[in-house]
Amino acid sequence: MIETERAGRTFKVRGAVVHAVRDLSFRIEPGEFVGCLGPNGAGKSTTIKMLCGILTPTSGRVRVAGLDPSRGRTALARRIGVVFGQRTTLWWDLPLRDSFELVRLLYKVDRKLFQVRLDELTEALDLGGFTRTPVRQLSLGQRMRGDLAAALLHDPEVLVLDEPTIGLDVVSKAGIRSFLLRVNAERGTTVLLTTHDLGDVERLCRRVLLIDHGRLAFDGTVGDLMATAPGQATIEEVVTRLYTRGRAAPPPVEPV
Ligand SMILES: Nc1ncnc2c1ncn2[C@@H]1O[C@H](COP(=O)(O)OP(=O)(O)OP(=O)(O)O)[C@@H](O)[C@H]1O
Repeated sequence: MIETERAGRTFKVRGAVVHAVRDLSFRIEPGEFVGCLGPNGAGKSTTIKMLCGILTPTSGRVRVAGLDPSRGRTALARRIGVVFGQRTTLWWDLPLRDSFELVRLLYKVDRKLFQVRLDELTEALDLGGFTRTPVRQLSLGQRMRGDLAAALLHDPEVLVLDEPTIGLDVVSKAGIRSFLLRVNAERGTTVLLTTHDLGDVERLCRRVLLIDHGRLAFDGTVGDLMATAPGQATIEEVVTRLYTRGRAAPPPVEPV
């Protein structure tokens, strides 16, 4: 469902080439729930942006639902839902329900199907109390639930989430997590999320990809991840160990 083959992305910054992502190869099968971890600046968001077609790889190949995301961005948009936790895709000054209607028009979703889906999402995400509220007046937790609904209204096969629980309180996080598990279990939606919250990994992800210095540093189950450290280490200890081990790697910047 998601495939990268030696994918790389560079940026030119003040006379130097930054290798944000390099030689990244992995496959995610339909219905998987995968977490992507990595220290700040590791290349997670760049990877997500290549998967959504926002960025074109400068080397290698990326496929999502059989499509090249940067060439088939419109076709892919119908099959993928995307949420950036730090940036809303909703219309700031419009009530949430108007944003949803715009999503319906953009994605050309049949009105009846849209209403069924909207009712399901309103119930599952408990949106009922604030669909008439302008997005700018929503709390972060409400806004995130709105963003998730907007990303799923066209019933995509793949859901890509960049830090979906960032800034949320424990109760809001628990609500979002149980919703995501339900979407994955009931609709078979393939989910890939990036996070710095190891609670997301423990509670949601069967598989973990760890990116460090733009490269894939680990790919396996949460059990495999825990087995990389001896004894009774916590997941925080295991991940800290892997992140600090990566510090010895060369910096991803070289002169042009
Ligand atoms: N548009 C850009 N122009 C120049 N450099 C960029 C750009 N986007 C990302 N980078 C650089 O690429 C590297 C990877 O950044 P990226 O945002 O993918 O990391 P990340 O793993 O998502 O980090 P974080 O966890 O802090 O969000 C960093 O060195 C970053 O400065």
